[in-house]
Amino acid sequence: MTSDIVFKYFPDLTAKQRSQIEQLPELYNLWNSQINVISRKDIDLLYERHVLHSLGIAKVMSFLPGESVLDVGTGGGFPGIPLAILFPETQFHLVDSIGKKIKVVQEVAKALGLTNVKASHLRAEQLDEKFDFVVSRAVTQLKDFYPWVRGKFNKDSENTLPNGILYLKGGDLEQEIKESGLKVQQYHLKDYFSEDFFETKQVIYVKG
Ligand SMILES: C[S@@+](CC[C@H](N)C(=O)[O-])C[C@H]1O[C@@H](n2cnc3c(N)ncnc32)[C@H](O)[C@@H]1O
Repeated sequence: MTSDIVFKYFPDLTAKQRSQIEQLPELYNLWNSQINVISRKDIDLLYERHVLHSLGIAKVMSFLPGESVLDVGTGGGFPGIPLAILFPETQFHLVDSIGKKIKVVQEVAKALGLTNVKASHLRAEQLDEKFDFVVSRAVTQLKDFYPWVRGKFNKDSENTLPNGILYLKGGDLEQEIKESGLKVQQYHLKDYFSEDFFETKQVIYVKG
């Protein structure tokens, strides 16, 4: 398993960022052996299926210094941890309803020296905070997800897209998008990454 797949698509990383990316397999192997946050079959594909997939959001949106991002249902820290490495001047709040997963996130963030990551054991619905963007992957359908984060967006936005949700999804999304009743923008990750895994993967943007 090599980090080259990440560096190929993100060639401008600093030495510190490259080193943080390179530390991920060891950290996740260690923590996954104690608390299962990544399926066993996926851990060998950590860079493609978790790190690069998470960074798909960065192909759509470059978070600005000082912006705040909420990762809902972060599990072991995806997409929040790879994004926090990529955008060290953006503040990331990673939340999950399962406490032991948050423990993994806190330990990984600490080991990497990520000072822009806060991780909390709570349900997204309980949060009383506002953010510029919300990111997520593999948590629930858009129609259920949107009400959890409605009203949690800062009004002022300075980025290329207005403040909103950037959700990593895969497969045929037509029905899910229709049922949500939301107006979405779809970004296909196969336009950025050539590996088969990304063939049907998308970033779904919804204005907050
Ligand atoms: C399938 S896992 C995905 C984890 C991670 N996002 C990833 O892609 O690897 C879904 C996670 O969402 C969390 N979750 C589900 N509903 C939630 C809620 N309302 N608020 C916070 N976390 C939630 C679960 O505890 C679980 O860890």
